[in-house]
Amino acid sequence: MNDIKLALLGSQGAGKSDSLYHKRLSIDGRQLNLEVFDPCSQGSEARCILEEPVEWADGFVVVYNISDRTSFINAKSILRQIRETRSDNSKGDTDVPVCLVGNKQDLCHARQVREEEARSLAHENRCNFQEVSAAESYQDIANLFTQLIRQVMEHLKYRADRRRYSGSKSMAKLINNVFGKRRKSV
Ligand SMILES: Nc1nc2c(ncn2[C@@H]2O[C@H](COP(=O)(O)OP(=O)(O)OP(=O)(O)O)[C@@H](O)[C@H]2O)c(=O)[nH]1
Repeated sequence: MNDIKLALLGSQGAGKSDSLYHKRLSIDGRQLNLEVFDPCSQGSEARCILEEPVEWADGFVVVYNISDRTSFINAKSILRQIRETRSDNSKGDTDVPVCLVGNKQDLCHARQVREEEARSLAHENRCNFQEVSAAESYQDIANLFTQLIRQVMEHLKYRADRRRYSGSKSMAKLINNVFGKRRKSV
């Protein structure tokens, strides 16, 4: 059973229910234990993760509201924070899966953020981008999460492989140090 941790960042705090959701699901035949952290609410379990959601999570959904420019500026700064924290603390692990989501697409008559502008922000930050309407389409959101979870699984596998490879390299170094390198006889 794989554990997948996602953080949902950028919402503005109207939620009151528990902010750490657990769900078991199966994607591509693999059983997953999914945790989604939504820091907008005040659950006590969430508060301890709230300190460092950027380090805790394996993947991120960064949400803004297309009819609220301030929420977009906030999303921009969250993306920067994810990038900076990840590159400082995880040895260049900058490609953690992130999806930038412009919600409330149904309010396009009151749009304050152009789709192109958001797409280019996502491109700069090497993340996925999608506009959705949580009010109108549950399916789009479900697809978005499924796609992100697939990316997270690949990313975790890549990291595990890399760790195994550098582990075996250090073992080779250790053996060399203990027994010395074999030299060609002259
Ligand atoms: N029109 C519209 N309203 C939405 C949509 N998604 C959420 N809302 C409404 O926005 C309000 C806040 O929803 P929440 O899910 O609590 O969102 P939040 O993450 O706290 O974000 P904020 O809107 O910034 O408070 C609620 O009244 C929702 O019904 C959407 O796609 N379209």
